[in-house]
Amino acid sequence: MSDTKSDDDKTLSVNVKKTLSLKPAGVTQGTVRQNFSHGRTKQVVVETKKRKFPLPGEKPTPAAPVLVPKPAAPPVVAKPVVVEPPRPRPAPAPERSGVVLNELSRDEMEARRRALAGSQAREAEDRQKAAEEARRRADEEERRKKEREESARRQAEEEARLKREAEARKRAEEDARRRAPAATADAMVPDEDEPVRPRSGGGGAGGRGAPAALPPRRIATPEVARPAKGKTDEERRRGKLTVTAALTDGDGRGRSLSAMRRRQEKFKRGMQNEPREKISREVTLPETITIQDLAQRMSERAVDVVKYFMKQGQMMKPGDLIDADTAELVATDFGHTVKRVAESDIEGAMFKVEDKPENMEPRPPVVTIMGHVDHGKTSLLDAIRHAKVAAGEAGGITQHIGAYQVDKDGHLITFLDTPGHEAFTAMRARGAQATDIAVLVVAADDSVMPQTIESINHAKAAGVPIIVAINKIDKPSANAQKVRTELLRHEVFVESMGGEVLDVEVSATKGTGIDKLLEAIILQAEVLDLKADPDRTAEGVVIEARLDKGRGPVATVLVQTGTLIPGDIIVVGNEWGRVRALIDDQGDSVETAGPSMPVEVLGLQGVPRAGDTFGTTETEAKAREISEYRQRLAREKAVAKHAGQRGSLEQMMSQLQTVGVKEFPLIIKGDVQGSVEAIAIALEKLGTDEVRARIVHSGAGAITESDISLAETSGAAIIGFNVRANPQARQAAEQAGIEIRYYNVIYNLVDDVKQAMSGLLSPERRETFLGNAEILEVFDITKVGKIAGCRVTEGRVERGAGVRLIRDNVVIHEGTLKTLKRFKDEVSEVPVGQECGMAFQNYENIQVGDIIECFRVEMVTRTL
Ligand SMILES: Nc1nc2c(ncn2[C@@H]2O[C@H](COP(=O)(O)OP(=O)(O)OP(=O)(O)O)[C@@H](O)[C@H]2O)c(=O)[nH]1
Repeated sequence: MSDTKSDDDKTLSVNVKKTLSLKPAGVTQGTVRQNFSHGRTKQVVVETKKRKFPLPGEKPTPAAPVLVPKPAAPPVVAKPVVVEPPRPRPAPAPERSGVVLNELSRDEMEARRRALAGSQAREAEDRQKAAEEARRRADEEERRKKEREESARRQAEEEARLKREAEARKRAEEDARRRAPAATADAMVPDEDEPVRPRSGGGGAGGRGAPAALPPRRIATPEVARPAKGKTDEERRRGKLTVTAALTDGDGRGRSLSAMRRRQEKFKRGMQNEPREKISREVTLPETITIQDLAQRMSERAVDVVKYFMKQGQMMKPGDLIDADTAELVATDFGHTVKRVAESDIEGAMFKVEDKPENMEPRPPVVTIMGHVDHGKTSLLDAIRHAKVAAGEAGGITQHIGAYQVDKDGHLITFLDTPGHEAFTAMRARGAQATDIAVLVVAADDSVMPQTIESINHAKAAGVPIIVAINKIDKPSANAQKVRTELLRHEVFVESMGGEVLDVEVSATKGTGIDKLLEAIILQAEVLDLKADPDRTAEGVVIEARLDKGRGPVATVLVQTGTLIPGDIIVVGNEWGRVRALIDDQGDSVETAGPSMPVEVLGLQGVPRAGDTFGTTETEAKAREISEYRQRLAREKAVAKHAGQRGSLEQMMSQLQTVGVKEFPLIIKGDVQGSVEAIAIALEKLGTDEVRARIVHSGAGAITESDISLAETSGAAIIGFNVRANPQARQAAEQAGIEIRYYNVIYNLVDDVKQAMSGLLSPERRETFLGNAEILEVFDITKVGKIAGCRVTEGRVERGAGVRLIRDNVVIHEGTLKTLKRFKDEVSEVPVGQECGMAFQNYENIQVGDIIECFRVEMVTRTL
């Protein structure tokens, strides 16, 4: 659109295109060319009247047609000023066409006023935009300048770094040349060494040798140089878009800048870290530690520790366990000091509580009843307690240790009922350790038996005095004297034989002699002068432990010193717990358990093992710490033991020897820890050089899904002793096709396993001698080969049997017969004294005078 305006505002002008009119003062006239589509244009006359705007109180002049105040608009904002004016022009009524009147209609005036206001607002807006644009450009310019400077600085830095790196490398090479023979170990791990090498030589490079650690290819990173290089300011101003610009402009610019900053910071960090002084630390070392853990404690890289071992000629992995001595060597060589911790350090003063002499009080004796199977231990205890314990037991065997207290004329006696089966040897030994007096039950009709001797040895080893109870004295075949004499042979000298060992003749079933036995126990206890301090924290031993469905882990403990009360925090073996309740042997809840008292303890976090000792701690945190430490120790010991087995050649040899051994993997779950241990021992005894039971896992409690999955992976059979599988485990076992066998009598269990294991034994090769034949003549027959003409000198020879060729009493061949003929006929057997023709399968080196031994081989299935 074009815009033409007359120069003179006040003159009367005539124009062909314009109308003739008198122009009032203050009115300017001009023409405006309107463009239409298809190139058509039209000129319109535009009049502008300067108008006086009324002040707020003034009455506005109606006849003031104003169109444009003709502002000195900046060149860039030419567009909106004239858009509006043509609009009112075409609008006037036809009778006014071409004439501009002084008096404009109200509508026209209104329209013009609006147009004016609009254009003013736009003008202001445009001015603001222009100012903003100018500011933005200035900022842009400033930023680019900074970028250029930064880029130049970085380039300088890079060059300097390159130079330093070259120097460092040169130095390192010189070093390497100098130390060439010692560099073998480094050469084994070249990748790891790469960044390390400049570190050693970088200290002298003006103190800023750090970036040398970067590989050279990273130096000329294009993203740094790009923004400054490819674009001039001129291009930018023109908005020319190049690929480089597109990559780096806009958001990309911001990213590259921050990336640059990050890199810079990284470099700075590197500079600070590289020449850092090595810090010597005090490394706390437990009995065993993994390489990873050791590296962490030394603040070294695990790979460096592995390298250290490599240099020593040992291939190790970060996860490998090493013992404290090795760890100490490593730590010292790495320049650290070492602090060894022992279990006692962690456990602190838990078991160091001393008994106070002034508090010592007499305590009941703890008695263990020992003896051979079926000599009447349970019956005797039953008689003592007047309770029928033996009758209720499955299979009539005592399955686990029970503990009871009896009162004899105001004297308490604690009995540990140790089972008599040979499988319980270990438990019995443990029982003896917690025991003050051992009652050795010997059946008068059976006298001294193997387990009687074993019991004597255990009691002697534990330094426990023995009282002999000669049982079943009611039986007609009873011979008490024989028992006494036989005991002499095992160095048990009873009183009547001139010794000091008390002996009492009893009958458990008839109840005779029981009182005398109890009196003997009290007498013995007096001699022993048993005392304990009840006014201190409790310590004791676990007699048995199990997982009770309703009550959780339950441990029967024997308090040996101090007094245990509910609320005590105890550590039991690897487990800990706060005593929730104490239950005595009658099943009653008790408030205290003093010395020599057996109680069931509820509130433990896990099931301890029979024989574990317990002690009291002040806080739960301490108890937890000790328990966690013990558990970790147990785990590490197990792993270290395993790792050790791999290590030495000797062990490897023995492993090789055992490769031929067939194993019968088993998972055993029992109602109480004691039974499980007993079963494990019984099964271990079944093992031979060829086949043995391997107990993959054992424990007290129900058979669970985890047992099934373990059985699946290890191929083990599952045995439940007085426990059942939970429904989930049953389902899992069905799906996996794993058989679970349940037992409540140990004998049956052991028998079954024995049979199953027998199946694994390779059948025995049994050879039967049949007879001998002597070669009298050798015939060489074409197409057939050599035939031996023999006479059977002993027994008989059979076709299909095994044969050995013996020359001068030396077996020179063993094989089978090809033919056995008598007068051209194939026969199955030739008896002694007769002659026959024999030929060997694939063997012809036969001579006159050789002996042919004939034998039969049978494969016999073996049993354990
Ligand atoms: N006649 C007679 N029989 C007895 C006497 N004491 C025990 N018996 C019997 O001997 C058998 C074994 O008795 P237990 O008390 O179960 O023997 P145990 O030594 O506890 O046996 P295990 O628990 O298997 O070690 C039972 O049949 C008893 O009835 C006794 O004094 N006289």
